[in-house]
Amino acid sequence: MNTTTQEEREYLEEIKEQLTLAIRRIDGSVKQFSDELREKKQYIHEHQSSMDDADMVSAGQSINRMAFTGEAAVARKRKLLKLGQSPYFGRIDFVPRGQQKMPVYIGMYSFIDEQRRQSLIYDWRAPISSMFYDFELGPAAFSTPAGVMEGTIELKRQYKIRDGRLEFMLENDVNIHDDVLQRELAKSSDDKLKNIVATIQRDQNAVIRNETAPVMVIQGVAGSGKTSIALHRIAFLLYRYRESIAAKDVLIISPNKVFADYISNVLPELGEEHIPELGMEELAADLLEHRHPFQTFFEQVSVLLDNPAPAFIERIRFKSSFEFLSQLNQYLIYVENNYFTVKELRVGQTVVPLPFLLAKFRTFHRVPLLKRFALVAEEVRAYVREAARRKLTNQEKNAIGEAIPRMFRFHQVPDLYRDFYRWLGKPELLKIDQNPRLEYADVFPLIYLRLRLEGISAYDHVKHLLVDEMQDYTPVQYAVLSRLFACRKTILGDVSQTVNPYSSSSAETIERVFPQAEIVKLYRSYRSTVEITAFAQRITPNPHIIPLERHGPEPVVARFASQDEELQAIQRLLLTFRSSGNHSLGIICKTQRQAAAAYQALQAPGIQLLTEESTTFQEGVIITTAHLAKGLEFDEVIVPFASARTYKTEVDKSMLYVACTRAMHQLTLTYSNEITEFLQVRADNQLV
Ligand SMILES: Nc1ncnc2c1ncn2[C@@H]1O[C@H](COP(=O)(O)OP(=O)(O)OP(=O)(O)O)[C@@H](O)[C@H]1O
Repeated sequence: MNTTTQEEREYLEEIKEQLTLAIRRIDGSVKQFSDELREKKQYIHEHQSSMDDADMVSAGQSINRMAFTGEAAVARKRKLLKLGQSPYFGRIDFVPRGQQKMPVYIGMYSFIDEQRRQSLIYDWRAPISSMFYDFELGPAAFSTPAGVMEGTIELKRQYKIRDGRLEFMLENDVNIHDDVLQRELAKSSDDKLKNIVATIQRDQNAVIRNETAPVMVIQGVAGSGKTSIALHRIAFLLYRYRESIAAKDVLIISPNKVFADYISNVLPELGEEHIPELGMEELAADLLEHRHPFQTFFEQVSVLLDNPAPAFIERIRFKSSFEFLSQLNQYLIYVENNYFTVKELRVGQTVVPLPFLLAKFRTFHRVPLLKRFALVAEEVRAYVREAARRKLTNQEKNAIGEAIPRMFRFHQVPDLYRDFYRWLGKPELLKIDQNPRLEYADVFPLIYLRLRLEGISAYDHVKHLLVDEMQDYTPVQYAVLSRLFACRKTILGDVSQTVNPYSSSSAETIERVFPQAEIVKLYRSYRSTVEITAFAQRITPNPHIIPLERHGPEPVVARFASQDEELQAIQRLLLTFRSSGNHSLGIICKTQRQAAAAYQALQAPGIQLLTEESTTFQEGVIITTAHLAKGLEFDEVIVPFASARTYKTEVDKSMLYVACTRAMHQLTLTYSNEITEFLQVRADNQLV
């Protein structure tokens, strides 16, 4: 079946025809739904006065049902329209052992010939489709709910169909994945991250389809597809567990709004609804009930970049350590054992025995400490009732309710947090600035205490948690996430791309908080050309990195007599960019101040300055900081001010690495005076 290109073209036309018919059928039924809905509403309107409550409820339910079915039909139509543009991208001819050959066409969504009850296109997430990613010609197998199905793949093809036209088709005798992958990666960037279903690699597929890991930690080098894989994994889990997990049950914790916008297209492209997303700081503000203003992570990093006081670094370093988390845990034990001091409690003639009070306090050890008093008070009331053989007056009940909490030394979590540092013998480690605001390093320890002492159940509904940029979160943050989200988790990042080396976490650190985690390491880098990857390696070497064999111009490092001249040269580069056919250019600075200055100096229409407040990522020229550019990518990147004065500390080095690894095809660095020591080997190529 469908052997030659001509036959494939004819088959494509046939499928498109079938899709058109299916769309027409949906149009018919959508119209029918909306007619029925209108009639139903009209009926209710006219008969309202004679309907009782039960009739109204049932009419409302039937309207909701109809609207829901109508919406589902519209969503299905959207998918079919998309399939019409590109129905499938792959095919395998699979011969199950002892059975007939079945050609399996694989596309973004499934498409079934309803009359013949036959799958014309398989969803890329279907069990059988996994073989497309996992096997070449020869023996192959896939898992079904009934067990493993073994057989042989006799043919494997890949197609590029755009706007309903077959652009090319590749046969299995070449390494099709590599060829199509190369074409995909050579393209210029879109303004948003895109789906990679047609070229998912085998190791990536294993992560996407992993169903067993309670916590999956993905440590991958820059550009290894971590974010892409994580989003495809969510799409896979939503498909695989569609009976029990819906898009609204997943939560993505993202580093900032620009990043959230950048990744926002992938799941809708894959046919899934929008996934709720929350920034780490929004989560923090929520968990602190917006009662404690705090420094943001962005501000913390800005202070670190600008000349931080050693004591500030020391506070961050300590609060990012494992030791700190265990000290917090020890303090909680100390509080449990020492801060509830039982006192004589007399109600009428009855004296409540002290051991009784203490025993009750201990009985509820599973209940967060500050929530225990009401329960103990209830027990005491029962005791007194029993002992006095009478009911208690309201006044007595209230007196008991007030007496129990008074036996505990503190009532507010912030007071306990302050006390923790006294207990530790290091009160100087807690600094509240003049505003007064908490330092960022104190935000999650305070939340952790609140979780342990008061309990928080606001996020119990989440069924899968996705955490990106894992390297930027500390053990205490993970301890909070672990207690707040009992669900499965996918956690991803790259320890080389930390923006704060004093508080960074590696996969191994995270494993200490989640001992049940499965760790996957990805070393193949897809984003940048070999030349750019090799260049970035000089800043932060990683001997394991495997750049995909794709070549482009050597990165350029250019020296200028002054910053003014640097900026003039960048002006010229902007002109070259505009006529290059590339879509995106990132000018990535170390600090927000430098970014703002460059923006001021380069004043040209269409340049966008990203700040901490920005919410969208657009195509074109963007000026930003390495911190904000983390996770994003650009066709071209310019790193201005790459001088010894700008990039000198460990934090600076991380920033420089992040900035350079954002480039897909072209990278230029400019500096005046002396070049940063992190680049010293390769100065002085000529620019423009
Ligand atoms: N299998 C693949 N097929 C096609 N493109 C891919 C594949 N894997 C990754 N890419 C591309 O590589 C680029 C980097 O992917 P992504 O941003 O997901 O990587 P990352 O590991 O999260 O990067 P970083 O940590 O550096 O921000 C994207 O353009 C993505 O489309």
